[in-house]
Amino acid sequence: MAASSNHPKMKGELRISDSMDELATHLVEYIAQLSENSVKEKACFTIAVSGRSLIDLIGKLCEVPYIRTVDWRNWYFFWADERGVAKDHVDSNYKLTKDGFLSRVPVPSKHIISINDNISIGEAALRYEFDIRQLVKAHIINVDVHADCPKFDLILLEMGADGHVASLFPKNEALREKTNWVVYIIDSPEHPPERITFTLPVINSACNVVIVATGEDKADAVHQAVPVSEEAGDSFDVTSSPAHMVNPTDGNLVWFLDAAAASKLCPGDDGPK
Ligand SMILES: O=C1O[C@H](COP(=O)(O)O)[C@@H](O)[C@H](O)[C@H]1O
Repeated sequence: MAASSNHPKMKGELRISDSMDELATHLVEYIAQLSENSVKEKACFTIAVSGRSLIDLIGKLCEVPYIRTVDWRNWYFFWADERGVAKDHVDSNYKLTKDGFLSRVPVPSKHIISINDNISIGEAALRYEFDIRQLVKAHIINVDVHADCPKFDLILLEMGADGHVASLFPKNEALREKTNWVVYIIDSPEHPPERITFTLPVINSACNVVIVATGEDKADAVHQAVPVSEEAGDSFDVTSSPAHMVNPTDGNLVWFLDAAAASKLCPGDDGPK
């Protein structure tokens, strides 16, 4: 695996894998290590995930050694975004995660903070933020007092081919949100139109943010989001690349890419020499 973290224009660290299997191996090792550190330090691990192929990638955590070595009882589980569908709908990030991951690991059900699908999307966003605020009050989730934001131990995102992360889509109004932790949108360019999403202040307050991108169809968006090239420049409209706006204030950002997704990054920026 190649890694790059020292380019002056680079935010965060790049970890580039030759195959999906290698990427999954490195990703789950990274998550397991963060979990161990957090539990040692503060007796719990707060993790928020987004959906789609990420859930397959973290499936290795359900296997040995991790199934036996990770302190699952102290995990608190959240979603960085959810689609406006019922929890048993095929498009639901909750269903995807439950079926592919949470049903296979012993995270206590009361530590799984999911988004209510029995109320309107607006009410569900408010309720989800309220639930997160209760856990901040209970000192389960740390807080960044200056930003008035929760500090999740890990927010695990997958970038779409248009550069979206969570349900923050290019040029969408939600990218401007400064106060709320959770917002809803009704105009997602991808199906379904109604979504609930963490806002950028929450993502950028996390202790650790991981962005995963795989496949050739993500190469242009990676090139735009990861500013290692001169052409990316400082003048382009950042709202055209939500992933580019991910820049933890006081935390770590790591990109996990496969070779295809990394193929349009500048030659010479793909690893330490
Ligand atoms: O809509 C969503 O997409 C992203 C990933 O995009 P994809 O095009 O690679 O499937 C996902 O992480 C997010 O949770 C989801 O709601």
